[in-house]
Amino acid sequence: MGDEPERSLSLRAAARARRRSMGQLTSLVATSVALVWKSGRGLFVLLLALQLTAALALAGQVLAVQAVLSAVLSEVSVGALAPPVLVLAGLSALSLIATGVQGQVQRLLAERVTRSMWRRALIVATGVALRHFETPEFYNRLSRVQTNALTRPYQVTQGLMGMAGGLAASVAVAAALATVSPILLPLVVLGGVPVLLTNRRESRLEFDFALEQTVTVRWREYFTVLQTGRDEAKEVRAFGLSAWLMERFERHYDAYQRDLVGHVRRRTVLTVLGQLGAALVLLVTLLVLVWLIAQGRIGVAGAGAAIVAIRMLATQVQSLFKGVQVVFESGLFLDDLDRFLSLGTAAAEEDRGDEAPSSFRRIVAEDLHFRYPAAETEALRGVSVELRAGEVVALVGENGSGKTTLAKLLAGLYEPDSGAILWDGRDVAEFRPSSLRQRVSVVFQDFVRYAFSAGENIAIGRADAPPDPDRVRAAARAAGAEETIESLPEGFDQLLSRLFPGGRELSGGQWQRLALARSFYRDAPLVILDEPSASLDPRAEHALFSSLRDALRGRTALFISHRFSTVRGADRIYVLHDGLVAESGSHEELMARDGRYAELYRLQAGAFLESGGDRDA
Ligand SMILES: Nc1ncnc2c1ncn2[C@@H]1O[C@H](COP(=O)(O)OP(=O)(O)OP(=O)(O)O)[C@@H](O)[C@H]1O
Repeated sequence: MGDEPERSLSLRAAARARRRSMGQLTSLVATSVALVWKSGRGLFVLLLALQLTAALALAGQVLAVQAVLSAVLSEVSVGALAPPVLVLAGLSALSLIATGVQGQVQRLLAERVTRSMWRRALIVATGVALRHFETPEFYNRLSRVQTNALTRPYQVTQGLMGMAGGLAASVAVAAALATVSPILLPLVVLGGVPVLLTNRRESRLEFDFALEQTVTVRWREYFTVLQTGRDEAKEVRAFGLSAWLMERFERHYDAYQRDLVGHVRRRTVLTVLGQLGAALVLLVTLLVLVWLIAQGRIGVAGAGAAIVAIRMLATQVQSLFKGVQVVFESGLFLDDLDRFLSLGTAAAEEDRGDEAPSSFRRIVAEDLHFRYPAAETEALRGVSVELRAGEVVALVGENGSGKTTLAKLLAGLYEPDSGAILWDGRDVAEFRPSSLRQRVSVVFQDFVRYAFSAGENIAIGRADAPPDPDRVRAAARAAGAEETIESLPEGFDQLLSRLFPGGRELSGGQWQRLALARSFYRDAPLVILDEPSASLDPRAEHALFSSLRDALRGRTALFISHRFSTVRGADRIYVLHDGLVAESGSHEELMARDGRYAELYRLQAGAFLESGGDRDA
């Protein structure tokens, strides 16, 4: 499955990440606090107030216990016992209520933090250069971010609150304990240290485990998508893939669970060690307390209150250190997220340059070379083409000859490794990439079928402007989609998807017309159509190409097609072969040349003739 190099890369990255993370923890904690604060100031303050209330109520309970015990021991009347008992009950209720409300407030705050994290991650995911989507490393990070952007900010919130609450309660209870017996204080605080040490180690184990498992988890997720996806459902049934896919799914899950057992075992050992250490210190503290009682240095009431305080403090100190652990652990993941988000910053920095002009007279691509990231060979090995304003130019060639790659370069989605694309003599590298992409309208072979209304499916061709219903209709007409849309129960407002209630589905060809309408609506001077008629019936295809120049209204079109009957009408045809332009010219010129084009043309025409089809072709 090719996991091994990937795995060792992740491990090396993990080691690097760990070194960086240790140094950056403080700043990550500061970032987390700022994030939570920005996401919901009111809720943040409310939470802190609740923590403080709970902490003070706890400390009050220590003093109340002492008062109750003193009252009991001095054998006062039942009436005199009532006030401290009532205070104790009231404080206990107050701390429980404050803790209970905290849980709900935390949930609201965590959701806000999650939302703002998602927002940032999605901006990056839609903004980074397309080349990132060619590498597994990018998907690994994206996968971790998707998982952790959802859970970690919540945990940071909890961790911070745990720390704040633990700290406030520890200080308050410690102050109360100090009034009873100051000697015990350092011992109780010492009790938290073993847990602090083991917690830090556990955090690192958790992060390393997540890093190591990324690829396994992604494989597992891929198999769930195959088994639950709507598009895949047909083939899964038609080929009877259910058992086969399940077996693969189980295999990845087995691997994960095997590793998880080892990981959980290591974490459990650490937890037990930490707790044993804490219990040992607690034992010493209690022995010291017994010694203090034996020495007569502390009264019975004071001893009772001290026992309550020691128990409370031990819990609070642990909660404080647990909070530190959660923030530390999340910090490692947030560091990961941080590096993902920095891709967005880099993308924003890359998007600089002059505005691309709104029209051109001539686009010339000169000697373009391009290799996909991680590919061994070049997809384009020195391609030169020319597009003049208002022309319809065709790209033909065998599968894998480089047509779509050339289209992607001309659309500004990738940059050539060498060579240049010139708009009226100016290298497009000078233009702001996003402004160049605005000047190009592309319909890909595998265009997206958006689960939006028919009108929105067209109008998002220019998502930066409010939709213009007249232009949407005109684009639909030009693409031959108007009639289909009109026949839908809700016309242009019809939701197109069976995924949501009230949606309708279209046929492949009908979807293709909608995608074409989207590209016409975009109103860019260059329109690139990658096999625009692959799903169209012969009548629709004929109608499209005979009205293409009208639909383009003076714009330039570059289209890719394997159907020579549509290609022959182009002003110029480029024949690509193995990443190079093998021939170019008009249909007549290429036929006269009797080269590769003529051969492919005759092959297709011959197939028709043999089957008694179009003799003119
Ligand atoms: N994302 C990618 N990563 C790596 N290599 C790729 C990628 N996409 C395409 N290639 C390779 O680049 C070469 C050109 O592919 P391209 O898609 O441009 O061909 P095409 O002429 O459009 O083919 P088709 O007629 O099948 O659509 C092929 O060898 C292909 O394997």
